[in-house]
Order: sequence, then structure tokens, then C-alpha cells
Amino acid sequence: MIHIEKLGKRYDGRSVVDGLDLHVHGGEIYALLGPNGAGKSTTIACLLGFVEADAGSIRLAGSRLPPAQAAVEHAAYIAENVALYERLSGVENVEFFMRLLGIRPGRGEIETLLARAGLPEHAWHRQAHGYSKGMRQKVGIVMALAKGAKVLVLDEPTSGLDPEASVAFGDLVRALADDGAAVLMATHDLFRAQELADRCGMLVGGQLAGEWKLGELNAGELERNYLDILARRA
Ligand SMILES: Nc1ncnc2c1ncn2[C@@H]1O[C@H](COP(=O)(O)OP(=O)(O)OP(=O)(O)O)[C@@H](O)[C@H]1O
Repeated sequence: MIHIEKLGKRYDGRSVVDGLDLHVHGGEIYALLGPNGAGKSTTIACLLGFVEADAGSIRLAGSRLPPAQAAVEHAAYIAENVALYERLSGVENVEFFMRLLGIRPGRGEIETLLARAGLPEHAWHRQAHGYSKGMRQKVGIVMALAKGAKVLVLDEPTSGLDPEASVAFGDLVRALADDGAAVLMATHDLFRAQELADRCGMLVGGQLAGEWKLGELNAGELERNYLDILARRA
């Protein structure tokens, strides 16, 4: 579903993503790890067509379209802080963003999805300016559900969420993957990555320095591998 091959991106003559190969299959959650400045957000920006890659190829959901168009058609993106129209309610936000995509879900359908995402009913028709970070993430998930996104891309989705909200968010992401979506999640949260993801990769200097199946690692092993790689590169 997500196929990245030999991806390269340079800024100011400096290589920040360098020959990256990364594949995420439908039904799979892949955590992209790495220290600050490793190139995780740049990889995501290239994947979604926010910036143009300098080298390599990207295919989303088997589409031959350029990333920006393929992403509009097949992907949902949930940033660390989900931007909503503050004066619109949760329901109206979903309605508005779906209409931009030519999708017209009924109010009842949106409410059903908001309930599934766990947004409290009293918030559905309230302006979004009072929403917490976790509530915004839920509206973001509802947009992915309403769109039927085959690819879900998350950048630091659980940073700043309390443990309960983080677990609830993880359950929603798992449900989307169980429905067949390919999920790519950039995160610094090794604990949550180990809890949630099926596989993970570690970027250092724009290159994949390690890749693991999480079911095969014991508790704490991911963190040890991560720190070992950084120590070897120091
Ligand atoms: N628009 C830009 N112009 C110039 N340099 C950039 C730009 N965007 C990112 N960079 C640089 O590219 C490198 C990779 O940044 P990126 O944000 O992709 O890393 P990251 O792994 O997401 O980091 P973090 O964990 O801190 O979010 C950094 O050195 C950053 O300063």
C-alpha cells in the first residue's frame, strides 16, 4: 500500500533523506523512529506530496498518480495537532473537509463515526475551539474513516496525550489497520510504538539504520537497539 523506493530529498544542498526504501502493507502499522532531524517528517512530506522528492519513487495504494494526487485520493494525514476550523463544530468540520473531497456523508453517518471514535456526544455540535488535543485526534480519525482512506499517515500522534487517550487513540488506529489500511506513524514514543506497531524502522541521517518486527522483540529491546545504533553512529 505504501511503497517508497530510493527516496532522496535535499535541503540547501544537504541530504536529509538518502536512498530510503520503505514498504508498509495493508493491515500493517509501521512506526518510523529516529532522533530529531533524522528525516521522518520530510519522508512524510514527500509521501503526501507536500514537498517534491529529488530522487526515488513513491506509490500509494497502487496508484500511478503523483504523490500529491494519490494522497488526496487514498490517504488521510493526522498531524501532531489536528487543525480544525475553530468556529465549526466537530460534525461541521468533518462535513466541510469531506465536501472538499467531493464526499457528502450525511449528518447521521458523521455522528455514528464520531461515536465510534469516542468523541463525547456533548461535543459533536460544539465549536471546535474548546476541543482538547485528544478530541481533535478523534475528529482526524473520523475524517480518515469517512474518506475510507487506504493509507493513514500519522506524525507524532500521541505526543501530549495522556495515557488513557493514547491507548484509546491506538485502538482506533488498530481498528483502521484491521479494516485493511496501511498505517505509517512517525513517533519518538518507543513504548507506544512497541505496543501498537507491527514493524518499525529507525531513520538516522535520512537512512534506514534498523528495521524490526515488534512481535519478535522483548520489552525494552527496542529501546536498547535504538540506543545502540545511536551510540555506534556517535
Ligand atoms: N523546509 C526545510 N528547509 C530546510 N531544511 C529543512 C526543511 N525541513 C526540514 N529540514 C531539515 O531537514 C532535516 C530533517 O528534518 P525532519 O523534520 O524531516 O526530521 P524529523 O526526523 O521529523 O525530526 P523531529 O523528530 O525533530 O521532528 C533537519 O535537519 C531539518 O532541519
